[in-house]
Amino acid sequence: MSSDLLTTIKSLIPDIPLGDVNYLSALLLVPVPILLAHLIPYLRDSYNQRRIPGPFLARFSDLWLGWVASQGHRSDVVHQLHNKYGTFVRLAPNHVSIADPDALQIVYAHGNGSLKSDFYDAFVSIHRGLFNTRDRADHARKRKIVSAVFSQKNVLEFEPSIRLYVSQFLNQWDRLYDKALKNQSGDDGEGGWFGKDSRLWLDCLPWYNYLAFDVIGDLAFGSPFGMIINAKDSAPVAVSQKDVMNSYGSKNDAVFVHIPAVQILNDRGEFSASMGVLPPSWRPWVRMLPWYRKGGKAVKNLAGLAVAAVAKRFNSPTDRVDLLSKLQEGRDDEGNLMGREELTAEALTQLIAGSDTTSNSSCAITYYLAANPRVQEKLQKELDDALGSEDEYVSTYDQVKRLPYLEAAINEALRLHSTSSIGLPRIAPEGGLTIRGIHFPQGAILSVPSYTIHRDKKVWGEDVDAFRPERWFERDNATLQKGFNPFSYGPRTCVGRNLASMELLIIISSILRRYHFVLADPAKVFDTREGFLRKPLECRVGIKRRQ
Ligand code: HEM
Repeated sequence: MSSDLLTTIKSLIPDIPLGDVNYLSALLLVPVPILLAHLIPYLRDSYNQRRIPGPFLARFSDLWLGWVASQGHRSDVVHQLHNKYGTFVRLAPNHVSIADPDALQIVYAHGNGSLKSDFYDAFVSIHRGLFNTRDRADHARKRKIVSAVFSQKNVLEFEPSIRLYVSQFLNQWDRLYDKALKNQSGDDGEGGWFGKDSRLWLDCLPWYNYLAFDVIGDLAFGSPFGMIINAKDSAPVAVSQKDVMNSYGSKNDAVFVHIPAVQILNDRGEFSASMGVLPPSWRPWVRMLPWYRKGGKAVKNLAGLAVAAVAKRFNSPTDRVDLLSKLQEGRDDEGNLMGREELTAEALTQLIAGSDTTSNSSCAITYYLAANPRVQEKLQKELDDALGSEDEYVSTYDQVKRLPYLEAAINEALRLHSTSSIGLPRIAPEGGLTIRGIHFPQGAILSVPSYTIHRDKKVWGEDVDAFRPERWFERDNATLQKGFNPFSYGPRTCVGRNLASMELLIIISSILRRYHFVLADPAKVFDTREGFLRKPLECRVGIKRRQ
């Protein structure tokens, strides 16, 4: 700052003597560098964003987006801003949100060279896994190994595990239902309630969480957490790596605590997603705030799950077919296997990326089917016609992989709910990116919000807010696919998509064949809270057995 400017600023501050030092003047000077630090980048406009409209504060500071993210409804807020300002909205001094399906092909495409932004650093707990690896070469190496693990051929080998836990899930619901039917009324003592319309009334969200965690616990960690059987959000974790080594070296030393893994993942998504939008230099300070400190500790505990599972697998090899064994066998181009640290990070990544994504999506699909009886009945008819009166009510993938209405109903719910709804931030590569005639130079942060893209009337029609699977048969499929982004796009697209699709088909078809759903309170909005994912808060339904 020039000395002239400093003198002018000083002259504006009242000179109130406080002993030898003029404390007040010094204090009043503090905001000046902060103001300048925000004003200068705005005036300089290195990323060509000054002309992009958006909230006033977002032009100067990341705090606006940090605040919005911490409130849990980022996608709704950004959507309203797009309705107000149009295709381009400035979300932060260097971050533009672009609500245009064509921009997906530009911002996220293969070969354009854009990388994940430092937003993803806030998601690193022990080591970087596939999801939060930002370096291109590191990512390409990991991706090669992991995508082979998720090939359709491999994923088919995981089907028996999925069917096993869907069967456990339905056995538990049958047990609760029978118990409630016998007692005819009153609290079933396990969170459900039997009554009106001879239905069992329960919140299906925790059950979908138990199911998704048990499936992924089995596949990625070698054994389920036992959440379905225990009807509880509780996973056993060794308290430190030392204890893990001891515990698997000599069984008697095992020291385990039980942690609420679902709750921890929810908290982690929220604090990482709101921390990630702040500048990296602020994060160590923000981490000291009680909420973030608690979240950080919880994530370390969660990492203990992966450490323990991988340690166990190294100490007692097995011929079991699961994600962990496939990851263990995977080799990079040089023929190298993953080391223990890298394997642990990948197992943890599969747990984090493959659990609540599936459970929240299953819950949202159930909600939309319960809220739309016509669609539910049409889907149940398709399932009955295709599967007949088979006693085994857990579907096989083969039975349900080509049922058009089932697929359309799942896609329609994924569109409307948008489990991954925020614009995933990418850095414009060397040479920049040009979108609708606006050039964004190298270094500009760009994102395309799936929630808004999924409500684009040009793609989906005028009734975008209606749950209507029929639209998937009425409109041009290529246009729909271009605007449908539940699993993202390009080199960072969901690597577990084959597994996720198989899980959703088996879960939804099996449960819908067995039970009929109604909403407990049809007038109530489907409440959500968003961290990295858009998560339902609950889904209270009345279930009645169909067969
Ligand atoms: C309905 C369920 C799912 C949805 C909606 C979903 C969605 C997504 C999305 C949108 C991304 C891109 C994230 C980003 O770029 O920031 C992603 C990445 C990823 N997903 Fe999924 N996912 C689902 C299930 C799964 C499952 C079952 C697994 C594995 C068990 C998985 C593993 C991953 C991994 C490892 C990545 C990072 C890929 C990379 O960066 O190369 N996901 N997922």
